[in-house]
Amino acid sequence: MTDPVPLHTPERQVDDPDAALRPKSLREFIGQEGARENLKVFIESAKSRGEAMDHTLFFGPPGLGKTTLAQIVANELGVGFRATSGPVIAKAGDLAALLTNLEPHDVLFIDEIHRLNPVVEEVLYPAMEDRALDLIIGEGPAARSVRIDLPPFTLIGATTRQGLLTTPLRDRFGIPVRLNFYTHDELDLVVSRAARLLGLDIDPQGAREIARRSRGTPRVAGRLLRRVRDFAHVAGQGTVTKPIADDALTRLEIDRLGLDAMDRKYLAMIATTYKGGPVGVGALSAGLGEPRDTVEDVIEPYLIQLGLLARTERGRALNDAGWQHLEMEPPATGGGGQPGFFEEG
Ligand SMILES: Nc1ncnc2c1ncn2[C@@H]1O[C@H](COP(=O)(O)OP(=O)(O)OP(=O)(O)O)[C@@H](O)[C@H]1O
Ligand SMILES: [Mg+2]
Repeated sequence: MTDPVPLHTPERQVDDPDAALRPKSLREFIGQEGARENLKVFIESAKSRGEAMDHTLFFGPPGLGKTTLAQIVANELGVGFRATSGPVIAKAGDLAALLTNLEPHDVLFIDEIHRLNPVVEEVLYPAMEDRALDLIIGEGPAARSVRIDLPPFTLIGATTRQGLLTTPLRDRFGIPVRLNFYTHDELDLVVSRAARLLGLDIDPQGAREIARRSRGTPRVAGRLLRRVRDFAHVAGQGTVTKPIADDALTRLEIDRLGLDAMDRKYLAMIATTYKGGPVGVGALSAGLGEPRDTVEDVIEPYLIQLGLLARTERGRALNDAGWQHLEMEPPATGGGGQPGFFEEG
């Protein structure tokens, strides 16, 4: 079986095979300690008051568990879960239909909420703030506005970048939750748990190797584990060990930091074409033939997290660690017409 998307991208797939691996309770959910502790308090408090939980926004790079957490919150609250996504809600009427069909205290999950149509977003404001819909009925001189009361509900929004939300929308979320990349220890647990659910035998060093090369992302960990399993299977190995994992991941062109071919192409482009930068994201996106959103949401955050890349006012620039990872020397005069740039840090 082949994946319909490139193996290593943390972006979701239409038919997500990871769905079976989704933790269903906060207890099962690994990592994100701070977020988990806080959510636990808000959930318990809402339950004991018999009220809907405050509107919540999950933001962070793809594959870190935003959708999973939204489902968990609904589960833990013991309420219904309705899911939709920003681009799918085309008209104000579509949102009105969703909202008026909610049972009291339900969770309405809007994925990619930064991609809501502005007209739809306007309808969302009073819905979030006053639990009311202001709808215009009829056209021309006969048009009139009617107000419809809504049941108490919890809106959970998810976005890869909080900065893409309009301020009025962002301000209406009482509980903003940032998800961060996972540590190797946490991913170790993610890999072991997934292996157990898949009925796969893996030793601790094998799990560690996959964890180290999973880009800080549980979705990637699950995907890599499946591919390593394929290699182990074909090689007639019952247990996934470190050498087997290493061999499989190397064949998949995933390096020791967990970077894939596209990550390295991105770094190499800044190094060679732009002498280390700074360079604008538009130029990099065009050069790689990848949409700008993919560059900003998928490729860059992890390179920044690793300290290979800096996002400056004037564009992206390689850090010393970036040059080292490429096994290249920074140009003596500094990059991109900015003398002395690399002499600083
Ligand atoms: N804390 C976790 N523990 C174990 N597995 C996890 C955890 N978080 C995520 N996963 C796994 O990773 C997969 C991806 O998670 P999820 O779909 O929730 O990410 P997401 O943040 O919504 O991504 P996107 O931005 O692409 O929508 C899940 O199917 C689940 O198997
Ligand atoms: Mg999601």
